[in-house]
Amino acid sequence: MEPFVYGEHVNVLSHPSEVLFFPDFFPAEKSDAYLEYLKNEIPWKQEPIKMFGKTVMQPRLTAFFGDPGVNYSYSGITMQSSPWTALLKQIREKVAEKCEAPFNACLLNYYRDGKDSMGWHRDNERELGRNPTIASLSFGAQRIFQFRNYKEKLPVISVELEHGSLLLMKGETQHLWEHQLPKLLKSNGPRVNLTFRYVHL
Ligand SMILES: O=C(O)CCC(=O)C(=O)O
Ligand SMILES: [Fe+2]
Repeated sequence: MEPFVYGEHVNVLSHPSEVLFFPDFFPAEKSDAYLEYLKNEIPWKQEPIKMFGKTVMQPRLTAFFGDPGVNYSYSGITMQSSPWTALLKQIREKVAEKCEAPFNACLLNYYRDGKDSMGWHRDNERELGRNPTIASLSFGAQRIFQFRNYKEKLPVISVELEHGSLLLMKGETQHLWEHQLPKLLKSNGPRVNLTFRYVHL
């Protein structure tokens, strides 16, 4: 399945799943400034998660921001939201406008180098609702992001997430496909990812 290019975006998965990729969502200069801010100003933490009954440290750093009272539970941990910073609020506005969807939370991931990763999963927690719209921004080192059919485990579809890009997942994507950010053999620089979500309270 070849991704289909539609002017400013690439159609990565089609109906009933819907994944759109906007490679140049933010201009390079803005993305550089955002990356510096995010690396230095976010209180990054390495959190433990439960995997197959065992507690292990996540192979990346995380943070969670959101509207008052919004919490997010996944893989056996609950993240309490910190209040939006001015810059995160500004980014949220821009993303919400493009996606024509509201977001009340943002999970941030910091991949220190190519050895940090996120394994196959779906963002299908009950509090995200049935067909969640999830908007994912990338800043810093380019990384491969992959989808595979949840039941068949095939085909695997890869997208290169570049500095300043936006990946939008909606429709039935989280039912039919899982996604991951694999480790790289060659070490590269740090990458920050912001995933905007709507958490139902
Ligand atoms: O870093 C990425 O691009 C993936 C993040 C992700 O899938 C998630 O936070 O659920
Ligand atoms: Fe995810």
